This record gives sequence, structure tokens and C-alpha cells, in this order.
Amino acid sequence: MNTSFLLLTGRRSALRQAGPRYRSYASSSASSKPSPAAKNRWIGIALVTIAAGGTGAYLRSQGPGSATLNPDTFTKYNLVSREPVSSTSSLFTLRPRYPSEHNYDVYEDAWKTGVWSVMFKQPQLQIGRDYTPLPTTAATPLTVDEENNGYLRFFIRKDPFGEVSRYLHSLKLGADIEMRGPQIECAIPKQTQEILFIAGGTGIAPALQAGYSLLNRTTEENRPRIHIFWANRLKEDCIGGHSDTPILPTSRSSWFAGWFGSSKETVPRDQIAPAQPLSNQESSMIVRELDGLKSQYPGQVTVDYYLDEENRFIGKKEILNYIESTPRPSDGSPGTKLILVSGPEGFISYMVGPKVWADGKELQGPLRGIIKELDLKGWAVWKL
Ligand SMILES: Cc1cc2nc3c(=O)[nH]c(=O)nc-3n(C[C@H](O)[C@H](O)[C@H](O)COP(=O)(O)OP(=O)(O)OC[C@H]3O[C@@H](n4cnc5c(N)ncnc54)[C@H](O)[C@@H]3O)c2cc1C
Repeated sequence: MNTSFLLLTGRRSALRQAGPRYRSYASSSASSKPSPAAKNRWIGIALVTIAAGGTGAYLRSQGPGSATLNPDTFTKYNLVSREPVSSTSSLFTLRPRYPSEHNYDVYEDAWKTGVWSVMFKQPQLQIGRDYTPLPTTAATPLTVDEENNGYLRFFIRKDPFGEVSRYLHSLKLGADIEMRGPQIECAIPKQTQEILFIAGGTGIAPALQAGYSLLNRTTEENRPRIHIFWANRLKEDCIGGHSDTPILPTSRSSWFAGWFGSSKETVPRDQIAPAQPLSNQESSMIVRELDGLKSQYPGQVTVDYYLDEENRFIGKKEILNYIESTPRPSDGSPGTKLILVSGPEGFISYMVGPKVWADGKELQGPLRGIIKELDLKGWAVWKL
């Protein structure tokens, strides 16, 4: 049994409590099959909470508004700016509509805990969707005053048929946006030393959060690390991105092809090509943020970029190559290594198997996908 089941504790069924809401923790073992006892515990953990107001939830009537972000009522923010990042995504900057000296502390608690989100309301349809605030890095253009005043930034993809993302992209500057939260998506355990974050598209936002949260714990004695695999369909999404690992010209099928069952074609290791910048053009906003994090924590952050457009996909070989490059976990320190996966549903399914719905709750579901096939030892896995 892998003790990763036990790693991720300390959550609260916070829909009923003040403070951040926590999603249920159903970390899956990346190694052997759980014993019946472990299985029971897994089910127990899995049945803890998950946000009842998750994606697509119909929003019941709310109490009076608050000036401070909170999980129970919607708080008004103003759209300060919306800058295109690529042809399909934008960076949104929002500031609280009414001043509150508490926002900073609310965010700070969430940043310290791990990966978190807020729910935006679409008022005409009375539906909500979750979005992930971006952390502040050395590359973030916010001023200290703006940060202290509770500004938040979001990287949001416009789904051409999506209700809320289209609505957000149609708003005029200065418009109100209502949100509630924070909702903790993944509490990063204190003992975590190594995160492998596998991100698809806007799944990079929680990767930046995980990096920020983990690396903020850096001291002279404690130097945790994060490695990010970031897959995009188009080059324009990650212009200027420069992979830290020499490129393995391996997995020739995309996650969506794999999802439908096609097999992978691999190329021998001796055909490894040197790392290449994706483009000479100016770096995209997210690439600058990733570079900002790297410059703040030299040697503790590495990023590899994968592009469908260039037939480069994250596959078993890439993951194994990274895993083998990390120190082996010592028996006495379970839970120091964490794999987080975030992105479109099909991407998550392909990597670690789908999340599942039961009794109106979204649960982690069993570990499947290529990570299960790799049968990694000593890594806890979490689907975002
Ligand atoms: C914790 C969390 C954090 C997130 N963070 C971010 C973030 O930072 N940035 C970001 O861009 N996204 C993020 N997302 C995703 C975001 O919440 C939304 O899911 C996304 O913006 C799409 O919402 P939408 O309302 O625009 O699309 P929806 O209206 O939900 O539609 C999504 C797609 O499903 C299709 N669809 C809808 N209904 C049907 C149907 N009945 N049959 C067939 N197809 C259908 C639509 O055509 C569309 O293509 C996050 C999600 C979660 C859970």
C-alpha cells in the first residue's frame, strides 16, 4: 500500500464553515493496489466534500454582498483590464469593487495552503464556473499597492460555445464580476519536496499556483522543487517558452488520440534533440510568469513545453525520464513527492483517469491512464 492515501489530510468540509472551502481529497496511489483497508479509507476520504457548487452548478440565492472574498456569498469585483494572451485566451485583472483590508489575508491563507480557485457568476443565466487566480511572480506587473488592494489576475480561455468564458470575454472594462471563494483544490502537504505538474492549456494557472505555494516554503535547509510539463495545441499559447530538458522526440500521439485508444510510437533515446526555444518572438505572458518564478528560485523550477502543432506530446517516456532524474524517496518520508494533473477533461483522463461523480459530488476516482501504467513508486497523485 502506498501511504499517499494518508498524505492529503487536514481538509474541511468547508461549505458549512467560515474560511476557505476545500475540495475532497482522494489522492490515488501511483503504485500498488490498495489493500481492502486502504480501499475503505480511500472511499472514506473520497466521500468527504467536494464543492457542491462546482462547475456548472446552478446558483441558489445568496445573502447580502460582502466587500471581502468569502466562500458563502458573492463579492463584487471590477474588470480593470483584459489583455489578449493568444487568439483564444486573455489575462483578466480584477480589483475588489469595495475596499476591504481583509482580502489580502484571505488570499494569503489560500496561497499558503496550495492550489485554489474562485467561482465566477454569470448573472443572466445564474450559473457559475471556477477560475484560478494567478500568483505574483518576479514578472508580474502589479504594483505593491494593487496587490495590497486585493487585485487578482486570471488566465481564461474563451470557449467559442462556452457560456461563462464567452460572457467574461464580452464584458466591458469597468464591469462588475461577482465571485466567491477561495475554494481549496489541493492542499499541498507541508512535507512536499518535489512536485511534477502535468498541465494542459489553461491548466498552467494551477501549476503556477502550486509552484508559488511550494517555493514560498523555501529556506536555507528546505529547497523544494517543481517540474512542469505544459502541453498546448498551438505555438501562440506559449511563445518564447524554452524547455529545460533536452527534447525527447518520443510520443507521437496526442493525449486526445491516446484518449481514443491509439498506441504510442516511440523513438530511441539517442535521437534526443537539444532544447530549443519555441520562437524568437516576444514571450507570452504566461511564459514570462514561469520565467519569473524560475528567476526567483534558481534551480528549483524547470519547465518543459509540448506542442500538438509540432507533434510533441507528453507521454510515458517523457514522464519516466523526469521521474528517473529525481532522487529516490526515502522510506521514512512518505508524501514528499506529488504529481498534479490539470487541464481539459480528456487530458486528465489520459494522464491519470477521469474524475467521477457520485451522489452529486465530484470525486478523484481511481488512478488510471498512463501514470497508472507507469506504476510509479512513492508518488502521490492528485487530479485537479
Ligand atoms: C477548479 C477549476 C479551475 C479552473 N480554472 C480555470 C482558469 O483559470 N482558466 C480557464 O480558462 N478555465 C478554468 N477552468 C474551466 C472553467 O471553469 C470553465 O469550465 C471553462 O471556462 C468553460 O466554461 P464555459 O461556461 O465557458 O463553457 P460551458 O458552457 O461549460 O461549455 C464548455 C464546453 O462544453 C460544451 N457543452 C456544453 N453543454 C454541452 C452539452 N449539453 N452537450 C455537449 N457539449 C456541451 C460547450 O459547447 C463548450 O464547448 C477551471 C475549472 C475548474 C474546475
